[in-house]
Amino acid sequence: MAEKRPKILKVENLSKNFGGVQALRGVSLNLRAGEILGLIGPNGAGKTTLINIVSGVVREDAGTIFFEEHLLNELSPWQRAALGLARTFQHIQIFAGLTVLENVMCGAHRLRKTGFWETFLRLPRAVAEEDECRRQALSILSELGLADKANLPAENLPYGEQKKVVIARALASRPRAILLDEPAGGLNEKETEELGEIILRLREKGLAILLVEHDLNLVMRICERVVVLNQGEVIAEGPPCEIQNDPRVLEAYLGK
Ligand SMILES: Nc1ncnc2c1ncn2[C@@H]1O[C@H](COP(=O)(O)OP(=O)(O)OP(=O)(O)O)[C@@H](O)[C@H]1O
Repeated sequence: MAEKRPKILKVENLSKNFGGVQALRGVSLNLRAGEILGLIGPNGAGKTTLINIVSGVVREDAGTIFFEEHLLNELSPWQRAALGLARTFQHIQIFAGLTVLENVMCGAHRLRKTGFWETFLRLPRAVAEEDECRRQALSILSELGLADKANLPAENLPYGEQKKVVIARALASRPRAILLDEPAGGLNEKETEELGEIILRLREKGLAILLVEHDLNLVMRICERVVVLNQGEVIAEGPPCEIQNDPRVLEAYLGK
């Protein structure tokens, strides 16, 4: 059934060299609409490099990236975001000094149609747009169980909740696909379980999710398909039950 869904993100033959370190060697993968695709691999396998290239933060040496019908290679990170491709970073990037709600509202920036003067002068269209943006942000926060924290300074929240704020901010741009870079890093077991439920709910709403994650239990539990990278190469791809028993994967993780 998953195979019938259209490919929303197509990465073909991606390569990247950092001063002699071959971080990616001809990597290809597809993310289908509404699926959770796990991207795993030992430290240094090239996972973050792939996310960085797809989101436009790092430039590839070779290869192509399509998001729906758009070739992304020449587009800036914000142009890619404007097409509906969101990401989160491995290390939390909370805007200190802003509330939780304001942090999330920042993510909706690309959707705003009113300009500086309309906003500055608080003209009716700008006020209506800001109200709508606040309503949407609150609705995302309540889905993530953070509605009661909306008006607190974001930097005062515990680490696990700050990670949710970062996801909420990415969702505020109303993406069709999201790249999550180690969302469970630093979370305890209960928080990780909750995160898994959140990701599953996002998938139910039709979002395509590329999940880069070291927590293999989480990956095996929620992903429909898993791609395994090792030393910049795809060494296995398939459903979690196959990946778990693949000798190349066991060797990459455990050594011979
Ligand atoms: N900006 C950079 N400059 C030089 N080398 C880099 C740079 N970014 C990544 N690398 C190297 O590229 C390789 C792949 O790194 P990358 O961070 O993509 O791996 P990863 O699979 O995300 O690892 P981890 O799971 O530890 O986060 C590593 O050898 C890393 O040291």
